[in-house]
Amino acid sequence: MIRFDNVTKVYARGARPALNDISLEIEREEFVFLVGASGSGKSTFLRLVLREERATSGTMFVAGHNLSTLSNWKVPSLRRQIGAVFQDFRLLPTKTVFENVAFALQVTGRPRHQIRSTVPEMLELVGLAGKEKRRPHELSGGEQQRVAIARAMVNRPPILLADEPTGNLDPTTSLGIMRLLDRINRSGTTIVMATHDDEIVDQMRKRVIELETGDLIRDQSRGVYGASR
Ligand SMILES: Nc1ncnc2c1ncn2[C@@H]1O[C@H](COP(=O)(O)OP(=O)(O)OP(=O)(O)O)[C@@H](O)[C@H]1O
Repeated sequence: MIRFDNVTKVYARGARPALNDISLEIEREEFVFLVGASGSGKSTFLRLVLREERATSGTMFVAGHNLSTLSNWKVPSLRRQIGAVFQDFRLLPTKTVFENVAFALQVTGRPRHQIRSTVPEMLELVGLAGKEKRRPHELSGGEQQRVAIARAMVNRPPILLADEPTGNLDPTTSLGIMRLLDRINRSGTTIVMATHDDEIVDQMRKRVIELETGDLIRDQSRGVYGASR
C-alpha cells in the first residue's frame, strides 16, 4: 500500500536530510506507529506520502501511484485515496459538524442525496449521532477529533494518516480515539500514525517504526514505544 525505496528528503541545500535513505513497505490493512523525537522526520514522512513534499531522491509508491513520476494533475486522485487527521483537528469553525463532514463529499462532487445519507452514517460510526448541528467550539477536544476522523473517512479512503491525533487530548479521551482508529483499521483501512504517546503505543502493540534524525533505526512488529537498545 505504501512503499519507500531509498527515499531521502533534504529541505534546503546543504542541510541534514529530514529523511535519510528510507526503505520500507507497509501492507494493506496494517496499523503502523511512527515514533521518534521531535524533528526526527515523522511529519516529513507523512507529507511525502500525501505528496505535500517531494522526495529529493528514491522512489515511493502509495496506493498504486508511483509518486516520483506522478504528474501534478493526478495529485488530487492520490489524495482521494488518503484520509488525514492532525493534532489540531483543522475543522472549519463556522460550519456545523454535519457541514464539516459533508464538505469532504461536496469537493469530490457527490450528489446531494448521497451526502444526506452518508454523513449521518459516518457520524454514527464515530459516535457523534445527535451532534450534527453543533459547531466545533461547542464540542470537546475528543469530539472534535471524531469529527475530523469522520471527515477523513467519509470518502472511504484505503489509507488513513494521523499526525499526533491524541496530542491535545487527555489519556481517557485518547483511549476512545484509539479504539475508534483500531475499529477503522479492522474494517480494512491501512493506518499510519505519528505519535509521542508512549502509553498508547505500549498498549496497542502494533508495528512500530522509529526514526532518529531522519534515519530508520527500528522496525518492530507488535512493538513498544521505546525499545531497550
Ligand atoms: N519546511 C521545512 N523546511 C526546512 N526544514 C524543515 C521543514 N520541515 C521540517 N524541516 C526539518 O526537517 C526535520 C524533520 O522535521 P519533521 O517535522 O519531519 O519532524 P517530526 O519528527 O515530525 O517532529 P515533531 O515530532 O516535532 O512534529 C527537522 O530537522 C526540521 O527542522
